[in-house]
Amino acid sequence: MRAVVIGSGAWGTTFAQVLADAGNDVVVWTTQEAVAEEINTRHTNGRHLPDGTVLPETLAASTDLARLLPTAEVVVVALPSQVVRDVLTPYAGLVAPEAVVVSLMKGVELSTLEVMSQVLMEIWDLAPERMAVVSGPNLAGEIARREPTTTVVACRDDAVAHRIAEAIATPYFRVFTSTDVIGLEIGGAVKNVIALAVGIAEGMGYGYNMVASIMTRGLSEGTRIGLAIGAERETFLGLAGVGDLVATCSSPSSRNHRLGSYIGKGLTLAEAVEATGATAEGAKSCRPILELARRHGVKASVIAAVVAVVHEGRDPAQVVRELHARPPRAED
Ligand SMILES: NC(=O)c1ccc[n+]([C@@H]2O[C@H](COP(=O)([O-])OP(=O)(O)OC[C@H]3O[C@@H](n4cnc5c(N)ncnc54)[C@H](O)[C@@H]3O)[C@@H](O)[C@H]2O)c1
Ligand SMILES: O=P(O)(O)OC[C@H](O)CO
Repeated sequence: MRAVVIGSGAWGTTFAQVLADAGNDVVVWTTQEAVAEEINTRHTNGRHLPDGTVLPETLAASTDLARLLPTAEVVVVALPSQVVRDVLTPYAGLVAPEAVVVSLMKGVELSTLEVMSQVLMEIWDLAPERMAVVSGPNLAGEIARREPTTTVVACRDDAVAHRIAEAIATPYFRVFTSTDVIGLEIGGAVKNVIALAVGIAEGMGYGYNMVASIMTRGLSEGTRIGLAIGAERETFLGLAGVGDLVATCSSPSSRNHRLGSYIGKGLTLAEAVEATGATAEGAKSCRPILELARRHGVKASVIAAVVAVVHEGRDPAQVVRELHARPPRAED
């Protein structure tokens, strides 16, 4: 298939490699001439991929999205969630009518509380049958090194999910399918917030009991938010739920996990963002996710604690004391 990948960061470039390795004709769109030249001539992306990553020679890069879009059969989007609407609205009308759009993003829009499939369907006037999402335990660095990985592709139309799954399958990338688009997206967005919480706890010096408690309660919160907006429970027990939560909360290479640990060690949010140096969606998405929970009457104490520490300047030790001082209740 002819594919364009919008975004030349860690995941966009790595996913482009997967597409190229799977035999597709792929171009990565970047706004940076130097990055396009590096990918086209040296077959590397030194700013975002691990040392030694050599991209397929068939993988091209370009700064001209308006030229690429009309002929692309698959349009993959891998930008920071908060910029998607502004960056991509001007391209409405250029996506081919039969093209499938695939979101790789794990964030919730601050201004609308929408997940990225909703934003893309809105700005590009797409039917749900043309909108797919990919999510799972997918740390880009490991996939760039072509280490065995599993993922899930979801689309309302099961046949389209299968078509995309076949197009991205490689010997190191095993793909499952789903029709639970919103479940995949909420699973991915909430796990970023939970990884922040785990990082904060680790940065404060807490151990495995605390980490396991945050992950488990966080999974419960994400599941209940998802169920409230139409997701399926099974999704949260699968690769895009527990799978991604475990990968992100365990790996020191997760940007959300790292950002959290800097904050737990006492850095301000601005300092932690600077030290992380790449997109950590949870930092911005925690507030719209908490708002989503509140609107649907879902209790989300871990997510609220992250918002309090990250955005309201609360002392994390005091926030933990308050969480633990609450009366016992039934586990949900
Ligand atoms: N990195 C991973 O391991 C991974 C895995 C799965 C999902 N994701 C998700 O994929 C999405 C993208 O993450 P990433 O890892 O590629 O991020 P990144 O920080 O590595 O790269 C972001 C890219 O977006 C570009 N960009 C930023 N603002 C832009 C703008 N206004 N216009 C055009 N380009 C702009 C940057 O130049 C950069 O190339 C996020 O939602 C993330 O949660 C990441
Ligand atoms: O590095 P992070 O924290 O953005 O996590 C990357 C992926 O979402 C893991 O699946």
